[in-house]
Amino acid sequence: MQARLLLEDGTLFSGKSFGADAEMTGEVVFNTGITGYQEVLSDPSYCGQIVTMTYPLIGNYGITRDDFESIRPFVHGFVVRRHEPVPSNWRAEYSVDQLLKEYGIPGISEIDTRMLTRIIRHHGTMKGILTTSNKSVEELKEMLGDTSIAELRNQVARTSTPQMFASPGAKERIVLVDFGAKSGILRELTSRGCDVIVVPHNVTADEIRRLHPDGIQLSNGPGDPKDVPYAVEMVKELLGEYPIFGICLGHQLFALAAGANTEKLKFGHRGGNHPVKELASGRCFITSQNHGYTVNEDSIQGTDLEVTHINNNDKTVEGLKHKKFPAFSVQYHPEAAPGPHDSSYLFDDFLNMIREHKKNEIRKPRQAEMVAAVKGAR
Ligand SMILES: NC(=O)CC[C@H](N)C(=O)O
Repeated sequence: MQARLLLEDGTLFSGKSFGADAEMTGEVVFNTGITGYQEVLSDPSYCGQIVTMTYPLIGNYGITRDDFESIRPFVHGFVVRRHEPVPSNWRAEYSVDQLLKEYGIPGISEIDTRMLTRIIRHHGTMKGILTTSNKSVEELKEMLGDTSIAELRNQVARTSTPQMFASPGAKERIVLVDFGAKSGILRELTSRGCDVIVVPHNVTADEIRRLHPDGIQLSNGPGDPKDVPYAVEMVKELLGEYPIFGICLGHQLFALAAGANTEKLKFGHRGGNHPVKELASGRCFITSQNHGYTVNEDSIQGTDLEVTHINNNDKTVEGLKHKKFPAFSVQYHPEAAPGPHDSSYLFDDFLNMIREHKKNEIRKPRQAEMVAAVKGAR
């Protein structure tokens, strides 16, 4: 069956359909990872996006549920050069084609993904429509025009958990605010023995306080950080009260809460090989990335934030820390999945920060509270 991808600038790609017989609009982006398509497909940060893989062969090792980064794929379409329908891997449970069919997501193969990537790099990310229908190009153009950006936004609510749940552990209690979190973040915290409570995106500061956390982890998530102003308010309120670690969308929300600003990049960073420099040491880390927005560097002046990391390719902000409060964040993905594990030590840094903070701060008011309660009971 034929599938077509029409871009906002009028460019039309005709190729072969795989996955669902369907029609979806989305923001067309590209990912440069050589492997990791399962993690990309199930990363909720791609919700609302039609993802193109620049690596030319996709599907050869199939799909293994164990490698999912969330409960289901959230992409609005999948674009590849060559799709391999018969996986060759003992772990494979089914194929990419079957996965996309199951979730009603269209895929297109046999198109020049290098040309598509060059167009996106030149023009910037655009809306696109991926379809297996026979509609005329004019009709598709009209549909694409009618797709409001708002429709492709507001994805956090679609991907976040509707209810809080616990992943018990014996060590530090971490409230993980789920803006569309990848499982990797939970995995990193639980593997360190943390007592994790995952809470929905619209949790209030008071609801978090009631959980008596030792630290707060702000997750990654889809869309524009400015689409979730209530989350910025929540972070603003808790900044300084609890140690905070923000990842990707969480990093952007932390920056907004501290008074900095965010903006959209021309075509974003998506892949497993983005070089990031740690300014304090001059060391370079190869990082896993997936983001379209960034913290504006000039907006940091006058805030209490300090830039800790920059991107070696385009010099954009990749890491921040608060000068007065125990809080830091990174634009990239220390949980990897897919990508290098070089930055997993950041979770250890977070826990060390929590231990330091506990020694100095938290015990005091809690003890005072307990003493007051005991006295009151007498
Ligand atoms: N992976 C993420 O958390 C992405 C953050 C945000 N949605 C962006 O595109 O910049």
